[in-house]
Amino acid sequence: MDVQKEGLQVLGLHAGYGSTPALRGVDLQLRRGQVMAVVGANGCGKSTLLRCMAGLLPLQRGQVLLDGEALASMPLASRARRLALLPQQALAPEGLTVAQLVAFGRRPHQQAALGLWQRWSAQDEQVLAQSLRDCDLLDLAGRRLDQLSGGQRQRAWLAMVLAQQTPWLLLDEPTSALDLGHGHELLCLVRRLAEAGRGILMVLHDLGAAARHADWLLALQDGRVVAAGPPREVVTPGLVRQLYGLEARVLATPGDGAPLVVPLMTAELQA
Ligand SMILES: Nc1ncnc2c1ncn2[C@@H]1O[C@H](COP(=O)(O)OP(=O)(O)OP(=O)(O)O)[C@@H](O)[C@H]1O
Repeated sequence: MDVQKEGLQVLGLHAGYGSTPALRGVDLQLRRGQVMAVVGANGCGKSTLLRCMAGLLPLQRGQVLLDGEALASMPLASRARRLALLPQQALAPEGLTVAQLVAFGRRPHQQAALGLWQRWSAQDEQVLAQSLRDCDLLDLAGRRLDQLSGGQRQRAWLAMVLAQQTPWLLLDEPTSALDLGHGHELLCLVRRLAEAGRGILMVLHDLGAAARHADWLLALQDGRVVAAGPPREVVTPGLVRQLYGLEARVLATPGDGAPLVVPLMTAELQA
């Protein structure tokens, strides 16, 4: 494989909604084993980027390539075996249980090459159980989604994405509804998945968590990439000011030295 073409690539991407431009020339390259975090203010284009990369929103210009092959030209089932998206908000049919939702993640694997559906296999059962376990859902497997808390529901959708067993994962704010413990567990799971060879791109609002758990940070502003690189090089008070209009200190996290963003309080600003 040509190293220039390896991985999931976005080249000169422009996209938007009608006459509203949302992305204006975005480039990135995600490699196997890498965790990339996309950060930026509300409305800067993060979800739009993920939607384009998952093939859910047409590109106005540019390309999304998987190992050099245009994603748009891949058959849907083949794409679904290679790339999975956890959307920011997802709706499930009423009455669906957690286990039923997670089982949907096996659908792309059950479709055989000739378009015939294979039976639910022992491997499907094993992946289902592992995905439920990874998301701490074994006790909730039989519960209806519409009777869960927001965080439990978010973990169920994540388990469905994991059950897809794709080499590439796009996670849109996967920790937004999770408590501190489950959020941390999830980010550690993401790291383990990357170590096993997956490539993961996730949107995070918590710049400190992004800096600690990602190898590469991509900062968007008004649909453009304004910074990209290892978190220790990219996260500065200047970037925080540029992205969020906020004055902050950037400290080193005790132990691993990852950048820790501490916004200044009003009294500190006035001092
Ligand atoms: N369905 C839509 N129709 C029209 N405009 C949209 C639509 N979805 C998003 N937009 C606009 O596109 C721009 C980018 O939105 P996007 O959802 O990608 O932002 P985001 O960075 O993910 O924001 P957030 O942090 O709030 O989730 C915003 O200006 C938004 O208002």
